[in-house]
Amino acid sequence: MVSVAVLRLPHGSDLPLPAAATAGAAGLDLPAAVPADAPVVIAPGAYAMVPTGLAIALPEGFEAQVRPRSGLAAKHGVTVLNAPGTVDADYRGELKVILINHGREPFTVERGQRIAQMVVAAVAVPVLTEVSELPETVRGAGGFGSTGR
Ligand SMILES: O=c1ccn([C@H]2C[C@H](O)[C@@H](COP(=O)(O)OP(=O)(O)OP(=O)(O)O)O2)c(=O)[nH]1
Ligand SMILES: [Mg+2]
Repeated sequence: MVSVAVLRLPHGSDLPLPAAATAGAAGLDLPAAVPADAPVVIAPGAYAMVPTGLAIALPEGFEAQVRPRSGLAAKHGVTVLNAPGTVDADYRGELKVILINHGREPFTVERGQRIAQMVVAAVAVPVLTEVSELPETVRGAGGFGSTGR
């Protein structure tokens, strides 16, 4: 368990807090805080930055990842453009979701619609040590399909 402070911003004050859809869900679904009378329409191939009406304070040593919902991807071709989005522990601004429509139809984002999910994860803080050579491995510099299909 990790405690995360959450602030509902004025334009999202009536929206539910991010919630897990089931007891074992890894992600908390994020709502769209677009105006009720002005849904956002994302044309095929276009993307939009969707507000959530939420700000959070993560404890040091944690990040939040903004991940797509598979249902939106499977049914509409809509996903998170920068997936997984990274929310830094020191970020106090509004959480936003960059949605892209890879589908063939315009996609309408309505107020309160669950558009993405937020997964909180521990992050390791790397301490870089510069060296003149790296330890050898069997793989070496092979990558990008080097092991075959
Ligand atoms: O999907 C996202 C990704 C980022 N952010 C917020 C939180 C994050 O802490 C901040 C910066 O994100 P990132 O580091 O990915 O973007 P950047 O282009 O490197 O911006 P910056 O120079 O502000 O770090 O933007 C979101 O609200 N949603
Ligand atoms: Mg950054």
